[in-house]
Amino acid sequence: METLIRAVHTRHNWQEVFEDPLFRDAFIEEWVPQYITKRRWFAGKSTPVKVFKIERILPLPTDFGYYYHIIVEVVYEPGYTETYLLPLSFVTILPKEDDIKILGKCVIEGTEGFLVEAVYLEDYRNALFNHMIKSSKIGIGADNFFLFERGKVMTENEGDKISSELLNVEQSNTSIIYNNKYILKIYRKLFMDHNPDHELVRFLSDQAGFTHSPKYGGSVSWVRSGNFMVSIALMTELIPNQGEGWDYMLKKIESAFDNFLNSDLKISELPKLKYLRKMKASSIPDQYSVLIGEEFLDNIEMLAKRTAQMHVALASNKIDRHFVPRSYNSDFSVWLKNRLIYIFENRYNMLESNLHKLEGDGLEYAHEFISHKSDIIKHFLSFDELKLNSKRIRIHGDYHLGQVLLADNDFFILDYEGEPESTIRDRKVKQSPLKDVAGIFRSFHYAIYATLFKKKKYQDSQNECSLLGSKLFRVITNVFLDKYCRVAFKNNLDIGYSQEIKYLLKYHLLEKAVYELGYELNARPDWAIIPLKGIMQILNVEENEK
Ligand SMILES: Nc1ncnc2c1ncn2[C@@H]1O[C@H](COP(=O)(O)OP(=O)(O)O)[C@@H](O)[C@H]1O
Ligand SMILES: O=P(O)(O)O[C@H]1O[C@H](CO)[C@@H](O[C@H]2O[C@H](CO)[C@@H](O)[C@H](O)[C@H]2O)[C@H](O)[C@H]1O
Repeated sequence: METLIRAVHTRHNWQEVFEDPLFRDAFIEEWVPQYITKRRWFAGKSTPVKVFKIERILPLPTDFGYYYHIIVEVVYEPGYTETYLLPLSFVTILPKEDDIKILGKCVIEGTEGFLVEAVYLEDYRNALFNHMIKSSKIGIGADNFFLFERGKVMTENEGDKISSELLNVEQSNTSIIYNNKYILKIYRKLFMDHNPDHELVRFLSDQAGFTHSPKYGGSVSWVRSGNFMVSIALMTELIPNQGEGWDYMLKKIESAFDNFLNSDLKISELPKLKYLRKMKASSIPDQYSVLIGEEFLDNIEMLAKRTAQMHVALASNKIDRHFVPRSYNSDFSVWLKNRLIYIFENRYNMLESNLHKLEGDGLEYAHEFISHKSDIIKHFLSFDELKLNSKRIRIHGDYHLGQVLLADNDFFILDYEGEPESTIRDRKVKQSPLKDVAGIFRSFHYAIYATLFKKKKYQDSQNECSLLGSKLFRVITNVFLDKYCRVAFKNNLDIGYSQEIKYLLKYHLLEKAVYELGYELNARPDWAIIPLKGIMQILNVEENEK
């Protein structure tokens, strides 16, 4: 249990407690700042906060209890803001769950109790499920209500007996598992709009018939005046799985390194492979298949197939303006270049002020990054829509191995929220599907170098393993690319011909790696070496290919 600050006494009852200025001030000035900044889902950990404000108080009266959904606005020193959702309840007796999150202690009309995160309370979780089953509409004020929507997969009698538990994994939101059949993701960082996750999951499941994304189970939205929808939570079907693609990949890379080190193979004996060149799994030289296994290559092909099918589905609606594929044009180029130059400048400044946190190779790569400033800017500014004939579509946007679940040698794709740092409008801009492919390629690179840098057992063979790693990266990405393109072409997904594909992939690989550098410096600086290494490899390959 985290340390609590002073208890607040109020004469207001729970239903009117936010009308008491003493309570309100303690809540927003003391409890929220102390609580929210420690949460995994709070994105602004490395930016000083100017002020926390209560943006909205949304009461949710139910048969199970009276809850609040507080929308907290965080105003950062540099001037931008974010909004977060806090579902709250008041309890006099703490439930048994040890990790219940308490915001503050209060005495309401003489009764001592705690202000807690409602998600830890079974009654609250059941209330949400019940309202979803009933597709309830719960008014908050004029033209202002909660809208629960039950998706096609849920049936009315499923509310008769409810079991619920909080999901216990590292995540950016908070999820509840119901009846071992559904998972409800309660969004923490809110956008005053439809969340793309909600929009895309529903579209893929109910309209496009994409079978490898979880089925849409329902949603909770806050509808503001003017039919303005804010996504609060998304229910999907729970997929039985053997874990995330990320853990699977780490295991496979480790065994490839071990197999190599335990063999008589020499790096110089391993055949050379071209960069971003399509290769069928069956034509990968035996020396590599022996190291990584044929089943693994089959799974890479399967992941490529599902990725391409996701894009085919996302491009399938030719009527709805939110989904219709678009050509490249100068507006898009300006938007992209501005965005990337902004992101690059931000990373450059961040890196300069964080150099003291890096050491060894990481520090060396950081200096190299700094000295390549003009090359990187040139790369981003080189984007030229006139050279591109393929189409832009809605994409996943934050596609990496942590977003795919392995299920019996197949994969399901999750979490369509888009790139965490982008604004909600930017997340919905149609982009090349190859940006997602670049995202997963970066993830392959991460798995290789996370294994190499984080596992002590490879310390004495870093150079050899690093060379092996760059070869394995080519094996995996080339096999992926071959399968992805075959499925895309067969289904008429317009990704362009070889030159255009390679151009877009290279462009987005650097974009992704630069994005990741910021993510790592903010969230886990000792991982910054991975995108830094990636950036240098991308620039060096381009240099060698000139
Ligand atoms: N439909 C699902 N079936 C099974 N597990 C899921 C499902 N959706 C999410 N998960 C689990 O929850 C984790 C976090 O989900 P995700 O949508 O990425 O949430 P967040 O955006 O909070 O990170 C996933 O990595 C996975 O382990
Ligand atoms: O939490 P999200 O899924 O929205 O994604 C963010 O966090 C990811 C890390 O959890 C981060 O991914 C980066 O690290 C991964 C390994 O942990 C790696 O597989 C990814 O390729 C790499 O980008 C992601 O970038 C960030 O948006």
